[in-house]
Amino acid sequence: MVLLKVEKLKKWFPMKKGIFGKTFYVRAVENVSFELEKGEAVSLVGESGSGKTTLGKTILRLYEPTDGRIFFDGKDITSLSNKELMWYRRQTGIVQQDPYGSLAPHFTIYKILEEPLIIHGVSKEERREKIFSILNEIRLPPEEFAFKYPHMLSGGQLQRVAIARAMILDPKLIVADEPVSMLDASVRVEILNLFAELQRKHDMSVIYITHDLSTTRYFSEKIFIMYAGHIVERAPTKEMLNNPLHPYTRALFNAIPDPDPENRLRMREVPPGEPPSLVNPPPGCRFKPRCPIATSKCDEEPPEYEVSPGHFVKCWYPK
Ligand SMILES: Nc1ncnc2c1ncn2[C@@H]1O[C@H](COP(=O)(O)OP(=O)(O)OP(=O)(O)O)[C@@H](O)[C@H]1O
Repeated sequence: MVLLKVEKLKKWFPMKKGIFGKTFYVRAVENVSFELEKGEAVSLVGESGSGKTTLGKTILRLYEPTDGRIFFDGKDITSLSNKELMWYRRQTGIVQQDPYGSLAPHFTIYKILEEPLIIHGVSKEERREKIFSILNEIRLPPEEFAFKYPHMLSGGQLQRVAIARAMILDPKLIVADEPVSMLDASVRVEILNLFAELQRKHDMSVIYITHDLSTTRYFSEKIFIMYAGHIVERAPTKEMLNNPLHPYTRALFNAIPDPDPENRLRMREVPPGEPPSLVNPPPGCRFKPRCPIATSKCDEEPPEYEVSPGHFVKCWYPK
């Protein structure tokens, strides 16, 4: 069952040069389309500035889409009244990169988890039950942790609280934006394992945003590759690892040849050159200036070709 359907989504940020200056636009997300099944987890991979966070926040309606449509559970949520937006907030959650910045420092862990429940009118008794149950699920015993303040917890423990807060209203979709990139390497695996376990147990859909290919195996049903505001390739993980087709993905995966596709996850080398400016991106394919196989045809935006079931490549020369 399709939970989320995104059609030609676009997010441009208007910017002004000087006080009376002309408005120009940062074209952060452009013509992005995909579907996400209920309970499905996908990894959205891309270099810094490729538009991953903007895409995630636009899907959650934390940003207003500039164009395109978003459907959630069959309902068009592209433009919503405040009441409907409240409903959507309950269906979705976000885990951000920085657990120190995203949790109110003067609230106890209990209060941090209670706040969304109060906003959504959950009774006092039910709130207590839910908070204790979720603290057990994230393996922070409530007797020990409920009444502590954020500064008393480690980064890993705080990020577990952030995951609990995102999950407290039983959402169907969570966007996890680089949830472990600010944590010590030693706790990253533990947090990703726990999060993946919760995702499966609660049958949540997850969009896992990362610049680190090696961590995609935790949320690995599909991989989407983002480059300069476009999703240039998306495919089931195995297919993507065995048969990357977009020149950008190939450059990412094949920097060092290895017969074992699993090992490709460990390699990450950005092709020479720089991503284009999103204020003035090249017309057509945004990878053209760095692409070894580009032709004049690439001045036109390529369509997405479905080269095998579920494997889409946004390139004029997908083979
Ligand atoms: N609120 C904003 N106003 C103006 N420009 C923005 C805003 N948010 C993001 N951008 C720009 O949009 C582009 C995409 O940024 P975004 O944060 O979505 O990328 P990202 O892939 O998540 O990068 P990172 O991994 O560094 O967070 C960048 O050029 C960024 O400067």
